[in-house]
Amino acid sequence: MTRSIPIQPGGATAPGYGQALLDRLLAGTPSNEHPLTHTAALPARKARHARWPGWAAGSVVDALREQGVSEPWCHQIHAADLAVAGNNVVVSTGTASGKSVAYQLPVLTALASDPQATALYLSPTKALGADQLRAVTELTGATPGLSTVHPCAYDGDTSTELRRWARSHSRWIFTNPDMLHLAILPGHARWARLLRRLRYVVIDECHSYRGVFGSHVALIIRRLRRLANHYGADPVFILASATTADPGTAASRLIGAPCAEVTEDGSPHGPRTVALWEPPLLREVTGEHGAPVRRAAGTEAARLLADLVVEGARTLAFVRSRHGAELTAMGTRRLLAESAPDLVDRVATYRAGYLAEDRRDLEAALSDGRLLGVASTNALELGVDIAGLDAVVVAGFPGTVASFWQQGGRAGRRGQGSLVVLVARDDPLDTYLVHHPQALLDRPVEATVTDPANPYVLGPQLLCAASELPLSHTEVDGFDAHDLLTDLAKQGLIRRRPHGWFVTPDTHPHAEVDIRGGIGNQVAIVEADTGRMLGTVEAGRAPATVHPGAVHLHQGETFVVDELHLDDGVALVHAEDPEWSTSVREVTDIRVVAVEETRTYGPVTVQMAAVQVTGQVVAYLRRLPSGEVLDRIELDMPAQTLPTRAVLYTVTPGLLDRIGLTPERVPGALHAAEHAAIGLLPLVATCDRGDIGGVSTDLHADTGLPTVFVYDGHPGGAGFAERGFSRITQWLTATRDAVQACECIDGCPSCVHSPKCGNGNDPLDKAGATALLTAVLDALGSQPPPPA
Ligand SMILES: Nc1ncnc2c1ncn2[C@@H]1O[C@H](COP(=O)(O)OP(=O)(O)OP(=O)(O)O)[C@@H](O)[C@H]1O
Repeated sequence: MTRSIPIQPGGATAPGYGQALLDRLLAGTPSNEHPLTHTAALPARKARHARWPGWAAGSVVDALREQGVSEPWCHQIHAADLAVAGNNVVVSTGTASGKSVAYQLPVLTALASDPQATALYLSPTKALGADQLRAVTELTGATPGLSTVHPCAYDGDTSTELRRWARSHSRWIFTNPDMLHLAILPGHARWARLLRRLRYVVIDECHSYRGVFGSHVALIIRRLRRLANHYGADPVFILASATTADPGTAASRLIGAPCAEVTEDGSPHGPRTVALWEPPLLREVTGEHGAPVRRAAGTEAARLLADLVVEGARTLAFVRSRHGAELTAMGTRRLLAESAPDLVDRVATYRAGYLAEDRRDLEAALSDGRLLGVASTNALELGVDIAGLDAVVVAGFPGTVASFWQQGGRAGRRGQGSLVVLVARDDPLDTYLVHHPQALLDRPVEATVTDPANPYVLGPQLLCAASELPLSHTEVDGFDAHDLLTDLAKQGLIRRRPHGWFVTPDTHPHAEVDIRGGIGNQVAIVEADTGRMLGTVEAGRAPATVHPGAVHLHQGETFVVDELHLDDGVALVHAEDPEWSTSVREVTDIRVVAVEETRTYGPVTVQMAAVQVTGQVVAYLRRLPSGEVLDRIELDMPAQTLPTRAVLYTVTPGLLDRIGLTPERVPGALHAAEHAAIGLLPLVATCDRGDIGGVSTDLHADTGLPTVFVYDGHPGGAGFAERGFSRITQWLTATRDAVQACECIDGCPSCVHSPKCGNGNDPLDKAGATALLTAVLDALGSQPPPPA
């Protein structure tokens, strides 16, 4: 069924072109399929301008004008004003809303007015940093008075010579958290010039610092702040973020200091039609236990892309993997070969790799119409300057509402309207979203989650901090880390002295902390033929992700694992692109170590707890893109233990009895409710379902009751379970609604099946899960909400 969201009063109402494109897609849909679940007509937004502020250096204003920024938008000046007044600020506005100007103006003004002043720019990817550096170099080149800024990259590709030069001369360094951690902070004495006069630190795309990586970055930034303070500086932080819930709170947690937020977007965009699209369940293919499966999002996207190209609409389709993007482009070309052969060559795949030249070629080809359709991996999402497309097809929800808009927001800078289509994958979160458009179109509920207090992150980071500069007792109190350091002292890594904590002479912690790889021991993923190291994975997660036979994706390229040597910490792979993907089957046991917080709502109790999870990978499945399971291959992997944190709820047998769940149905109901809850946690926390796990049981030894657990899949936790705990009602309501919205009868991958269930998705009781979740929500709702 289709429901239209009313056009907001007062907005310009010309969905015209977007709606016409959508009509075209519907016309091409077989008459027995009804994939459109919702359409929304988002009105055009007029630009809201502000004056150039009096404090801004005239030469910088002139240079920005020269680059096309004739009149700034209000959010740019609001954020810049706050920063100039000495406030840390995060600007969290839409895609292509000109967030760069919000920091370029104050930073360049400071560098123009104080010839000694310096600044740092941090981005999550080298490519984005390179793009921003290019823009700033153009600005400083064109601005009299800024010739001594010498903006310069300092990353893994920078030569030794240039590094030395940058340390001595550059006043604006473009780097990333990895380099800050490994090079700049440990060698701070050599960076004294930069640190002493550090006026601003810019953190771009700060919403991408989440989970364990985000927790590491949060502590690296605290290390930067203490060293800057040590040299006498107190820099102001300017952060740029995609739109997320609570950007100010997330930014404050990231930098460890109060941070104002600017969220009102003054940039214009044309009217947009947003369509939510759910491919049909297929008759000819079935998954596990004969469950129905939907047509794959990538296959559906190929058809939509072909139709849009035929209409002459410049369209970008985002697909989750490189292989998927290639399949989608191939499918599109195949369809065009039948209907419009002259258009076949106007469709391309965008390959990951983040090369600036590739991106610029693609941008140019799309904007001058040489290309009409491009299928891309999500790799294109961050920081690419393509706006003004006619249509964007998002094949599979990209994980966060922020990412969805980062992709969808590329459509329609021009006046005539545009179309964004979200094609649901076979997954509970996608099901939920295509049936609950407000979760996408209103302010997102997901917040960027980090947990800088995780002892597995904090411990190594404090060792790094102490080796840079001994930690004072006051600092240790501030981190609430006395016990943690005492433990590290017992291991001989650090010593307590009257004036603070000093690392022991043999402690060289930096290289051992892999800020992107996770926590603890790492397994290196190595291409056997070439010896090329592709990346690392936490040892604890290796059996589930790089077991022999696993299909491993690396920056959109596909590899197959040949051997896993846990003792040597290495997984050997070879490049191969099989048509299937793999997912493991894992059996899991969970023990409550300590209950941290309890809330009781009559027959339902919700807790946050430290837990010990023991998991063993027992097999893996090979699955075709259609969802069809080819086979199950047994594996013999050692059990792994994971100390982490979990949110759990218990229900009394009396409640289950009252809602008619007989004892034999209870395990299936709990199990189905657990799977769906794992699928929906990303709606309230910025996690991937692979970051979390769950266990359910009709009688748990530690609680003595039927219990559902959802835990963080990283040692010490990453803050996701905690977010579930604090948003339990919102989360479980979405979970129940997703299960209810799915039209299958007994459960399928769109609702209660989990791709990595150790018990092969058995037993599962979909109706029982709905009844259970409704009863739990009734209990939660019948009690006054606990204090925040
Ligand atoms: N006030 C303005 N008036 C007109 N054009 C502007 C203005 N401010 C910025 N722009 C242009 O808008 C485009 C997008 O700017 P920018 O890349 O800074 O956006 P962004 O918000 O950082 O985008 P993303 O969402 O990709 O991070 C650039 O081409 C920039 O020159």
